[in-house]
Amino acid sequence: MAAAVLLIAVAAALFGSTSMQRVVAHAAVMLSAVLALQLFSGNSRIVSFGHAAFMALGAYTVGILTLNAQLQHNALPQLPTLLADLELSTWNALIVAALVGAIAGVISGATLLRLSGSAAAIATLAFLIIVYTLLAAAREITRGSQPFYGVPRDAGLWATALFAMLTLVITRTFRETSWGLAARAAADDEAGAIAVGINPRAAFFFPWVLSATLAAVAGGLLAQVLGAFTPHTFYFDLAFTLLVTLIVGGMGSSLGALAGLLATTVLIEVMRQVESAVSVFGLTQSALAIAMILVIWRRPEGLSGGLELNLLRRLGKQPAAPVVPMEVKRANADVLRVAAVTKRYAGLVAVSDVSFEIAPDSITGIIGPNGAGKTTLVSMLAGHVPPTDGKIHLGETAVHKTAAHRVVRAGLGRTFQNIRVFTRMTVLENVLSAARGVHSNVAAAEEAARRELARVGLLEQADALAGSLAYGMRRRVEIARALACEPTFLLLDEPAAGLNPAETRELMILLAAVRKERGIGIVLVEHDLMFVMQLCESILVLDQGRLIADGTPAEVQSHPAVIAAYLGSRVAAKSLATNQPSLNPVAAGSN
Ligand SMILES: Nc1ncnc2c1ncn2[C@@H]1O[C@H](COP(=O)(O)OP(=O)(O)OP(=O)(O)O)[C@@H](O)[C@H]1O
Repeated sequence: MAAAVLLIAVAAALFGSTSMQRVVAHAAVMLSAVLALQLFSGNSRIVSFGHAAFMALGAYTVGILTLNAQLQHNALPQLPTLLADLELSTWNALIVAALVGAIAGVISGATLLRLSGSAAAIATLAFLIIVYTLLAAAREITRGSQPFYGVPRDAGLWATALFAMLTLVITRTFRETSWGLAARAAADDEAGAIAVGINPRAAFFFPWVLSATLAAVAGGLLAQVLGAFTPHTFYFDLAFTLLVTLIVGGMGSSLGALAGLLATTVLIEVMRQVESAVSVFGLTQSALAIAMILVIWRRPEGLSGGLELNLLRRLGKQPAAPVVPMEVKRANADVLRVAAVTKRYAGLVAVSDVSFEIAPDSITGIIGPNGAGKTTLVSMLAGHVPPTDGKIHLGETAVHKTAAHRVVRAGLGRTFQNIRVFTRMTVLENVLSAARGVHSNVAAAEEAARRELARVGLLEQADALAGSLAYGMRRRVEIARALACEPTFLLLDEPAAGLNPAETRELMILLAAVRKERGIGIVLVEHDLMFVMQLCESILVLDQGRLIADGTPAEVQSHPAVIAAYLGSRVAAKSLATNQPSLNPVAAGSN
């Protein structure tokens, strides 16, 4: 695609008229602006109306800084002395525009990105309105609603085409950097992202600032292509056109920006002809709106269908070297200590005064009837739910006081009762999003991710979208992702739920092997008592939030309080009574 942009620019330079060259330069600027928008919205899945505002800031910055001194005295007689008579070169003015965009991105991002989803999208609209109002009000600097004219048209075809190519390379590369992976993971599943150590708000901040910077430069170039503009040039119509272009082309890929630009340019031109022929105005924006609705309805991934450019080495597309599962021996002395932990929800006590210790390199089961507080307890161990009272320590780390996304770095990896893989990312990217938090070296992170996939038997599926996998495989992706965090303890919430007996058996062997190879402690919540009794060395039993038993499978099975708690479920009580700890694959040394 970069070559296509270059080819069009060369053809226009060699054979095109001046007006044709301006059309191509304008298209190149629009492509840069849509790509800048794609960098943020495509990765964060937050629709932004604010990028037109960054373009406006860039346009006025370049306009003011490059204006001829004489013209400036006439058009802007009240310009503050700080800005008067500056007359910078185009390149220097564009650098200042980039800085202005970055600063505006930092300031707006610090507030806007405290919100998420549609609330954040609405906040970007408010940002656009604020910037428009300020530009229209600052008459001394911008000429208010009057046209800002006389901007030298120095940045022509080459500058705009080069910037479009640069933006394309940045946008395409970004999605595979650790920032890109973090933003896409947080957009896909916030809790899943936190579980691999990603702070969702921070994950969106960098793409916002980077895309604001690029959009401001695109605005500066547009100022030079147009020569004259008003705040209205960068208002709703532009924000709407940028969004429609991206949505029609496909938000998830850089190719979508080009496909969208081609489609909307053709549509706009056709509708303009129709408008002037029938003398009915407003048809263009209506046609764009209808095109957007049709795409959202019939083809949510846009015209590009989510396909990405093969501009650079694609993750997972390289010939996969055979990965030998690495035997990693860990000697970790961190003990997981839970002291008098309670969780209350508005009058309901989900977990009540629970205390226990779990040794590293052990497999512990947490069982109990429905609503006993098992998931709440695991969520507190993982730092996702703060306890109302009590303390949780992993070694020296006070888990109860640590932000959830930092708990994983302390050594507590987790999976969820309702699987939380990143469905729009590939299987490899899912695991890589965790591995990049551990390995700063890209190659080492990818090797670690592939090793974990080999460990759970999913290397063949590395390039498949996680959302396309069967249920049992998704569970294994989640386990590989948690393992890639290199935890001291792996917390698994109902890992066998929804699996068939063969898959359950495989999972049991996998967990036993992981513990044996790496010395990772495993804590699992499970309703399948056969699974728990066979796999675990010690078992905690919860009932109505209280810890009613703590011991070996044999001890727990014969504990009167446990039998009483399970009497409500005849099947569970029978299962509890008949399971044989001797079937334990750990004890048998199976792997
Ligand atoms: N976020 C929440 N807000 C309010 N109540 C909650 C919340 N999470 C859990 N609870 C309540 O806390 C109690 C314990 O729930 P929890 O999910 O921890 O039990 P569980 O043992 O994991 O149940 P199950 O085996 O059915 O998954 C339940 O009564 C539940 O309704």
